[in-house]
Amino acid sequence: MQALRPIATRTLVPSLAFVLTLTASFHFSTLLQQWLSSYAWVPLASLVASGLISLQFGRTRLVFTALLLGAYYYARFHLSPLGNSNLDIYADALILLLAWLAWRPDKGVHPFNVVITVIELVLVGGLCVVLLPQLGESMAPVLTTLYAPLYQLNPTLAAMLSPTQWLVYIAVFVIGLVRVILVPSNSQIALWFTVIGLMVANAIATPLVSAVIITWLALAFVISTLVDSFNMAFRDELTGIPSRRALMQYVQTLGRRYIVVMCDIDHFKKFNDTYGHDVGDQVLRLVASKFNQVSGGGRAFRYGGEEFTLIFPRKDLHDVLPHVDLLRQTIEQYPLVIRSKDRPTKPPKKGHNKKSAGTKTVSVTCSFGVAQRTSEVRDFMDILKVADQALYQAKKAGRNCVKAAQQ
Ligand SMILES: Nc1nc2c(ncn2[C@@H]2O[C@H](COP(=O)(O)OP(=O)(O)OP(=O)(O)O)[C@@H](O)[C@H]2O)c(=O)[nH]1
Repeated sequence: MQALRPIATRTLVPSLAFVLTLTASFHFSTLLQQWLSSYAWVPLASLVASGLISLQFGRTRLVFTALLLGAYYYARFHLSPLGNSNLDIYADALILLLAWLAWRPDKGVHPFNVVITVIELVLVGGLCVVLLPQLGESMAPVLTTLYAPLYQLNPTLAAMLSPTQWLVYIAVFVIGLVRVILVPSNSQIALWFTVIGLMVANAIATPLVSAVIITWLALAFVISTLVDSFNMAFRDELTGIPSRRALMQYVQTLGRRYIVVMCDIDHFKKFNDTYGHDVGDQVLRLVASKFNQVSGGGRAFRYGGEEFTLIFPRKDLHDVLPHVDLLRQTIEQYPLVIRSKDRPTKPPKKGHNKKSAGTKTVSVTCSFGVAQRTSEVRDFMDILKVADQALYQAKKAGRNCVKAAQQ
């Protein structure tokens, strides 16, 4: 359940936006229809723009998805008298194809990989087109039995899709959800929404709804690519908290009154040597998550290595010190379970407790140096140096403590 919470949070806004867009498209359908008759190229143009932006960032899956959506849109507008059952098979096959694409990793824009992907797409797509009607025929009795209760419950909803479509769509929805849980990136969520969007477009099957959904998806691709790129630039990859680059940007927005805290994990080298680099990484993630929850209005950044920085805007030393000490205690008291699968590749050094390589509970501690902006020390890098000196004092005083600079 815990793992589902961030996914629910990240899909909430796009879900609401999707429902709102659909509702609005029904509400203003006459207006949109008129608009679309003059500007039918807009969804295609949005797909081209989103495809080019995705290409720029090496998101090949989004590029291929944009191309496939373009083909779908063209077919809905130009090849389809509505209810064309051949087109329905292609549209269902496309949903399976996109679900398959969403499971593949991004292979980049190397020409060889692009050719391989195109071959795979043709093969998988062709297979879906051949197998789908056979699936419908061979499972007809079972599907009809399963379909009957839905038909009794809500005939209008049930009639929107054939029994085979219901089976395929529900399966694809669940498989997509599993993928999003496993890889909860924004582009993965965008791919899942593409599949859902196409299912809705197939169920409603009007060119207007297809146009609205495709334009919406093109926009979602651009937003997801930009958000992912922003995170890459400003979030620390290992811990997920803002990086040093984000810190440098953030300090430009600070006023004249703020506190800088430098923190360093104690004896982290020894920790790495004893338990292995992977366990060291886990500790960094844990410490970062505790920093992220610091009270008193502080903002946490990973400065680099095993060093973290806290900024308390519009605060004085006496406001901040209790919160920093509370954070120190929280980290110290947190029991870390070291599992045996994370054993170091190297054997423990001579003199180390052999038990330390197995499963046991340990704790880490941190030292903190605190400095404030004063009329003498105004530049951020100078304040950082003062905080670093205070941190050095904390290390000298025996570690696991907070030292404020004598300013
Ligand atoms: N696992 C892991 N280790 C890291 C990472 N970044 C830096 N380190 C390790 O952090 C350790 C820092 O060690 P030192 O600077 O010697 O300091 P220390 O052992 O913490 O000792 P004191 O600061 O004096 O308490 C080094 O062993 C680095 O390899 C990282 O991303 N992951």
